[in-house]
Amino acid sequence: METDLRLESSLWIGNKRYRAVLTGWHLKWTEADKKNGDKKTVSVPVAEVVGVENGRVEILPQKSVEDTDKDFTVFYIKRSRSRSTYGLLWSLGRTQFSCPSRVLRDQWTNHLRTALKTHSPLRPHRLLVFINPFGGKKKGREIYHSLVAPLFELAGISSHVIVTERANQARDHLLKKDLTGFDGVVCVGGDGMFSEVLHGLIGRTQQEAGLCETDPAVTLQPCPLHIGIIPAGSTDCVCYATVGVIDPVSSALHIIIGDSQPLDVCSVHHASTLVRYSVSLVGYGFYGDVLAESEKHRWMGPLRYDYSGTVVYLSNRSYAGIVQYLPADPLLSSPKDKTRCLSGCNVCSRSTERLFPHTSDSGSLYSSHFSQYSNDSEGEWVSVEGRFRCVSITCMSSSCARSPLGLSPSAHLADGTGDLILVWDTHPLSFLKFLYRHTSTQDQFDLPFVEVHRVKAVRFSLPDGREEEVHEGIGELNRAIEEREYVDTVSRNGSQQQLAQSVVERETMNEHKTVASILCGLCCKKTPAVSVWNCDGEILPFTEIFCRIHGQLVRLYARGIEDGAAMQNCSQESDKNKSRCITYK
Ligand SMILES: Nc1ncnc2c1ncn2[C@@H]1O[C@H](COP(=O)(O)OP(=O)(O)OP(=O)(O)O)[C@@H](O)[C@H]1O
Ligand SMILES: CCCCCCCCCCCCC/C=C/[C@@H](O)[C@H](CO)NC(C)=O
Ligand SMILES: [Ca+2]
Repeated sequence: METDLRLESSLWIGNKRYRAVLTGWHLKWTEADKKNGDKKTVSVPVAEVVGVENGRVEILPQKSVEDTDKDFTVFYIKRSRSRSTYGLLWSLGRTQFSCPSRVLRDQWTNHLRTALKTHSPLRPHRLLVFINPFGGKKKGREIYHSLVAPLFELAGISSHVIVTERANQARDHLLKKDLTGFDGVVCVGGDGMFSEVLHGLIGRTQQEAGLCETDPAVTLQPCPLHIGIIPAGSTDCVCYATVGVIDPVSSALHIIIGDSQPLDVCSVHHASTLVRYSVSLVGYGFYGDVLAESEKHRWMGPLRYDYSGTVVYLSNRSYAGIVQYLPADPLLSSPKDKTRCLSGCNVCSRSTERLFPHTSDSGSLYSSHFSQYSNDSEGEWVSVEGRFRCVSITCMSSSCARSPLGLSPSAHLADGTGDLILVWDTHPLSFLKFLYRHTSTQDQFDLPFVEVHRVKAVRFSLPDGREEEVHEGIGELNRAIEEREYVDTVSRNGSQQQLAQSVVERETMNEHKTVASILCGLCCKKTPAVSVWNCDGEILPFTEIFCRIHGQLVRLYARGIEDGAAMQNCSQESDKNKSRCITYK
């Protein structure tokens, strides 16, 4: 009961006296010795209190404790506008209070800790953390240990940390090892690392539910464990689109307070084989070619995408294809309705009732996952054929540093649909205009050669069924890339002699031949017959695919992009004493 937790007293901050009040939901403190009009009140939701420590304590950049028996320190979420993104930066606010007695100090710390337990039941207590030491600028370990671990310790979260030694180690661990006792999984890396955790958790959940992922029509079981992302990659698109900023401290704080953001997932099948899952981009043509080209320049780090984008753009390619799609209900929303999917999004929350109509708590993860297709007619498939610059399917906006509003600015994180973007073959300068509009707020869909549709499923095929011709080549490409990973692994784990041998054997014999022969169009300006699919930064081994959106299949420790503009309204006149009230939502 809220009244049981109420506590009120005078407290000092420095040499100033404040009137402090703890209700079940808020901790407030107001300057005591000022006229009403000038009083400043700070109000912090209990749900956004990160921790309470005895004494005068600092946490970042290093922990320091001045252990006194009449002082205590409250740590909480502090918001600020980010100069470069639409979202709000979260940082660790800290206020050191002094009490007239140790008894009162202990009363405050005990009441606050009890309120935290009562009003934040979804907070994680034990996390499984995977760090990719090679993603992005290779700073994953440093980021985690210097910025994130101290916050987890402050919040009383215990972590089991695994620094990966090879690609797919995180995925394999989640598919096979005992996950008992973990409340969530955290990946320190970029979109590829998130994708590993996504595949591991979805696969494990379906295994345990006795469901067959290879069936394109299967209704998948939502994953019970939340996923947290600490951004340490190159694109970090998933983090950007679900938190709004690329900032390890902000992401760590969303994890600590147990935020929960459902996320749509796109399954990709070829024939009756599950190829991959995607939450961001399944892209053919330009985005696929950019990824394929960038694989040869990993040593460039994040810059590899800028360089490869230029190379691919100048190669001026388009590809023939047949695109079939199943439109979503146009009455619910549209990719051109100018809505933005922000924290507390109405479109997504209304979708929860539609996606999970038989659950008492519509957000409950443990409900039986109701088929998203059994209670609505499938609808009519639409088919188009022609030459495309790019074909993209995205479950979300796919906003990122390069494209702040994203591939589809009005796409929604958790509405059970994806957006299909068709860019028909066009003059190079028109295509450049399309690309450039991604970097600004201009509407990239307001061009005659661009179509966008909100869909539930998409099928892509080649005219006159040339799948087999290219399948062999793409498979060789992937073997070359995997062998590249082999070379990387040997270079880390093997002897110099092994490395020299593996480099000679592979670089000259396989890679140059295979990559060049498959992607000759990228190097020699000839147009290859087909592109490759970019699936959240991984190249798919097939060209003809079937994509299907599974609504709210996973949950992230996030709350969507907080609207920075709303923050200006957070300091408001309070009703009673007309003092300035700074309320953190
Ligand atoms: N120890 C490791 N050695 C080699 N590769 C790894 C290791 N751990 C993970 N990987 C692989 O590295 C790939 C890239 O990692 P990650 O996505 O974190 O960085 P990135 O590609 O720079 O970022 P982004 O995907 O956001 O552009 C992932 O696909 C992952 O499977
Ligand atoms: C002349 C200016 C041209 C600017 C071109 C801007 C287009 C940027 C579009 C970026 C889309 C990124 C979508 C996200 C994809 C991720 O899933 C994937 C993995 O991180 N990243 C990439 C680069 O494929
Ligand atoms: Ca969606």
